[in-house]
Amino acid sequence: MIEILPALLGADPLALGDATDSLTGAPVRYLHLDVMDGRFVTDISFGVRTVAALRRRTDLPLDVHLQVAHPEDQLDALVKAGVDLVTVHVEATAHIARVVRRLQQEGVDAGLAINPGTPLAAVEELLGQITQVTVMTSNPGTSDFLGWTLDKIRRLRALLTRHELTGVHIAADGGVTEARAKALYEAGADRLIAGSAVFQAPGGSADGVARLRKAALA
Ligand SMILES: O=C(CO)[C@H](O)[C@H](O)COP(=O)(O)O
Repeated sequence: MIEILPALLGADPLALGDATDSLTGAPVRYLHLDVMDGRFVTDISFGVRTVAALRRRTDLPLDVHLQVAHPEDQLDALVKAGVDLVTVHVEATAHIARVVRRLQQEGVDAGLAINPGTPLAAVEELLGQITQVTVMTSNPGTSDFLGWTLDKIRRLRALLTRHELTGVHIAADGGVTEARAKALYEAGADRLIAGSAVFQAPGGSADGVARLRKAALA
């Protein structure tokens, strides 16, 4: 089973509401929202105020990918906004276990994200407490796909199988395209986070989602 998480970062920043509406009825697991602060990554996307507005706009489940320094500071506002899954980079805090615990206490699903250069050992201790590992397949803030991250996905899938944690999802993020979907799925990613492949798809975003699903399962 493959699930698609459209990354709103790939949409026209002046039309985020319309881009969100364009996914109505599409088989989307979460709408993926990249919060970037200009510190953890160079770019600044949008903040929790926009996330809250999108929460009011759509019934789609929301997955917030915090690409910020001090992610702890954002948790209260995200919980209040009513998001469904919060993914935090292990590189962004010295207290990742505390962040996961706080999300659990609030009834929000927790995910961990790891940069390409971060070893899997950084997430291993917490695998039993989270619902998703986001494996960055590009450096964060970019879309330059790094082919060698496929092997990391393979090793993570084997690790989850070994620990009998088959409920933990592996999401690939960064440079995910129709042409790469099958290789990512075969490596063990069961969730594909895609920005431009969805929102810049020639046939529109719903077509972009359909194409990614079809390509992964081909
Ligand atoms: O987290 C991200 C980058 O840090 C985005 O999700 C990523 O850029 C998605 O865009 P695309 O699919 O076009 O590469």
